[in-house]
Amino acid sequence: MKVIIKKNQQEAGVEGYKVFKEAIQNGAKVFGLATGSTPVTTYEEIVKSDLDFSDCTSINLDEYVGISPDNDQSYKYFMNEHLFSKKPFKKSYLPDGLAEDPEEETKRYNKVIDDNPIDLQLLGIGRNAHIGFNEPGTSFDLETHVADLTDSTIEANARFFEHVEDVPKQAYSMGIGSIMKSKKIILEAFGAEKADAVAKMIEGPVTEDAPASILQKHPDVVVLIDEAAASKLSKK
Ligand SMILES: O=P(O)(O)OC[C@H]1O[C@](O)(CO)[C@@H](O)[C@@H]1O
Repeated sequence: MKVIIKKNQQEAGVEGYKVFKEAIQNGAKVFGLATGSTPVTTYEEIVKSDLDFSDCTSINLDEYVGISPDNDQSYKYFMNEHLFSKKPFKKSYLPDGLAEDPEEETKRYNKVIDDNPIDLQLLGIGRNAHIGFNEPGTSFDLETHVADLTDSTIEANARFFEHVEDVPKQAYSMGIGSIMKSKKIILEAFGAEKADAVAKMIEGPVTEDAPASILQKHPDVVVLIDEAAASKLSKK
């Protein structure tokens, strides 16, 4: 793992953008993308730049179950707002939160990932070290699945909703088996509330109790964090 520590999320956004730029220069065509507050500054820098994704494909990590794409809480809506409306891709895939048959939907999404091997995957991390919505205890081998969100994730995501009861209890998530097949991975984490998860990911044992710890086994990972998120690392 290559660990880059920046002063704050703003500065890290520039670094995140550079990783995308270099990937494009190296011929990357398929980008795995993430939502949440973490990737926002990277997307801002990409939007300001002259990077062109019109010949590229994007595949998002996750989507809430039961939420329509035009709902402003959907991850589809988030992606349109922060990136796709300003930097369109040739084709952008997200799980369909309203799919009638969840099993068929997970199969469809697995095929999307198999047909479009991911060159660069962007990840955030949950306070409990989840990646995508792969919560602690999820098998490292799993592909796309419907995940039951933990209370800690529901509580963390409640800041985006009016009431905590409004946070969906389930989400489609790309599995760790699929994430690990990405050629290169960049994981971003900002703020003191991510410091425990970051320490477990980088310095802890590789265990399904801390899903992000599996990244220690991936050959090409950049971890981009700010000083607050790095504060519990023993080596800096
Ligand atoms: O960036 P945030 O808002 O802290 O969220 C962290 C993580 O949570 C998820 O959105 C799922 O809860 C991940 O996809 C994301 O990387």
